[in-house]
Amino acid sequence: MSEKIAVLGAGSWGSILANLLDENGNEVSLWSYNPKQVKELNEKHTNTHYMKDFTYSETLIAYSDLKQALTGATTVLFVVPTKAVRSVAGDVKQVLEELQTKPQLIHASKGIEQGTYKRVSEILAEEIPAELRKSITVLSGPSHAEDVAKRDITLVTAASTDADAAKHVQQLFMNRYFRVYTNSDVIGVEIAAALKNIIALGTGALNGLGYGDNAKAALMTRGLAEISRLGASFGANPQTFTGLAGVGDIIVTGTSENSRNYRAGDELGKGQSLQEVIDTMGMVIEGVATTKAAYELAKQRGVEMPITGAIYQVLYEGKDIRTAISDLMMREGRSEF
Ligand SMILES: NC(=O)C1=CN([C@@H]2O[C@H](COP(=O)(O)OP(=O)(O)OC[C@H]3O[C@@H](n4cnc5c(N)ncnc54)[C@H](OP(=O)(O)O)[C@@H]3O)[C@@H](O)[C@H]2O)C=CC1
Ligand SMILES: O=C(CO)COP(=O)(O)O
Repeated sequence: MSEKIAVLGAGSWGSILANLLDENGNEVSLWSYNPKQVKELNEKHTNTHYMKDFTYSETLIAYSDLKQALTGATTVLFVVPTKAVRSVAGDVKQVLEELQTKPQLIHASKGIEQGTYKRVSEILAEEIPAELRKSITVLSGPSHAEDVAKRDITLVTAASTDADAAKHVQQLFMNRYFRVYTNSDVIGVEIAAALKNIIALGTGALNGLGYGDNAKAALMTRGLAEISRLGASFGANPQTFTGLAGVGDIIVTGTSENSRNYRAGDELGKGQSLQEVIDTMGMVIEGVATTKAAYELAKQRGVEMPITGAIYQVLYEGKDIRTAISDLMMREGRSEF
């Protein structure tokens, strides 16, 4: 199967997914709003700021013009940070109206929108009306761009309410090192994907403070418990949280130096301020915004999320991390399930 695919967002994940789709025999256009980055990708086949020591396929073409990137595309993959999804989708809508095409949409972003608490597929559905697109599928799971760049084994899930669309996305991405499952639980996959970044900030902070494996395993397990509670309040399938988008992504993000969220937490634990961490990362740390959205959402829905609450207090209210940990530990004893 070969298609014309437009990938929107040329950061670490968008550029590596674009390269994988090119490697799978598709005609891929990679869009970035940064003309300097587009020039580097087309002339040197590198993307140094986001993916050091990686050479991209020479057949992968980058564009800074959205219309050029979208022309002829039967699939559009969004991989911009969550805070940029609505504006990019709005621009895509205008171009699709001009082009009179109706592509399927995929997204691989992990976050919840500030203020609206919308999942990324909801934002896409709002901004790009049904008459301008086909299905929407979410691609998610434990997948650091750095490992995929090395063609290391990676398993992810493609979630859509349209079973044929999920199968189609599975076929587009699958290869000898990238295995894709299908899933019908879009809500669960998106909630798990977004909220694991909060937990990775937490395990990173534990690391920075010198805590050991027990503490990190505890945080990941109880973190997943509260993520599942929020998911259940939206009707998510509980099994999703035991799968690739749930346990899988908590493990990969909550234990790895490749994770920007884990690294950010680590620096916070070592005493840097949040602003210093954001300024030095140079890439998106989705968990920072998602902590605020999830904290407010949990309050709105009456879902108990003590870890998210503690991380919110550290990030947004200046609470000392050690005090936040101690307060969590000294909560009244309770039954695990
Ligand atoms: N990296 C990974 O391994 C994985 C990432 N993800 C998810 O993918 C999404 C993208 O992450 P990732 O590629 O890592 O992020 P990066 O920070 O590496 O790259 C994001 C890209 O989007 C660009 N961008 C930022 N704002 C806008 C905007 N308003 N309009 C258009 N482009 C914009 C950035 O440009 P600039 O920097 O110049 O602002 C940059 O090129 C996130 O939601 C992340 O959680 C999911 C799985 C794995
Ligand atoms: O989602 C990811 C891996 O699955 C990447 O996580 P970070 O955004 O923390 O790097």
